[in-house]
Amino acid sequence: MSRKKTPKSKGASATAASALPAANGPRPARPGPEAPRNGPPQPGRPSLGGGGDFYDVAFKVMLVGDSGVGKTCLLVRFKDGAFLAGTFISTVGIDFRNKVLDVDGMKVKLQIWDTAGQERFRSVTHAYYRDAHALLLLYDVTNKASFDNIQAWLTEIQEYAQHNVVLMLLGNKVDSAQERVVKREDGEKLAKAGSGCLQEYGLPFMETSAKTGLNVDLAFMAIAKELKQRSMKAPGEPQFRLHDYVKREGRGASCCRP
Ligand SMILES: Nc1nc2c(ncn2[C@@H]2O[C@H](COP(=O)(O)OP(=O)(O)OP(=O)(O)O)[C@@H](O)[C@H]2O)c(=O)[nH]1
Ligand SMILES: [Mg+2]
Repeated sequence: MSRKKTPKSKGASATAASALPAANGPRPARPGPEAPRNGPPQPGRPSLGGGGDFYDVAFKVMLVGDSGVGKTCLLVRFKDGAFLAGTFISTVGIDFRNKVLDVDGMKVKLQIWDTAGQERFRSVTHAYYRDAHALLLLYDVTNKASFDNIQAWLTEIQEYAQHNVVLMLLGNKVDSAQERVVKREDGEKLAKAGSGCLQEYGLPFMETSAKTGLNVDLAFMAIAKELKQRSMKAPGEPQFRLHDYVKREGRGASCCRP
């Protein structure tokens, strides 16, 4: 896995990129292990590599949540537009994929880290939190335990991630209506109240399906828009509001279209 720094190029000045403001206003530093900065978003370069992905600015996004909630499937759906049906192959350690999105005329590269949900890989995951600009925290609407564990994940995030990390809660597998045990309202309630001091106004929340694609692109686009705005908001540019965007654009689980 390469973690090379990319040289600067036009599109994102170092100044703009390093002016990454705190997510929700100033907050006191957290105690605990010294948390290195997640660093500015990486300025872009015209890539000549095999991927051929030109971009202006890059961010690191991490998928976290219990084993089996659908993190890998969500990433594969987003990256390849496909669903990994069949035998469940649990992620070992950590993996990543890149995707470049066009966000209001700017090429935003998301480097998406797919973590292993199994407890035994937790220390590996901890090491990556500090570099993440955004986290997608998943539970499975057909698995109550994965929902109940969200609070523990939030505690972990508070301990290991940067205080200004962009965080979104996703209830996945909403296509499985028959097996659903976590109501949408419960997810909404948890997002509102359960975020503690992580997000002043609660977490943005959406229900998704890696199987049908429901709200998958939207979740990543919302993250990309928020990160882009934070790093290089031009004067006069209208304020992007992640909560409003997610509320406005998110589709309900009952809807037939992804
Ligand atoms: N019905 C349905 N099944 C899903 C969905 N997403 C994932 N699955 C299934 O759930 C199982 C687990 O999916 P993964 O994406 O591998 O889970 P994971 O969170 O990556 O698990 P770990 O790698 O162990 O952390 C697989 O059998 C998938 O086919 C979904 O949206 N709907
Ligand atoms: Mg996985």
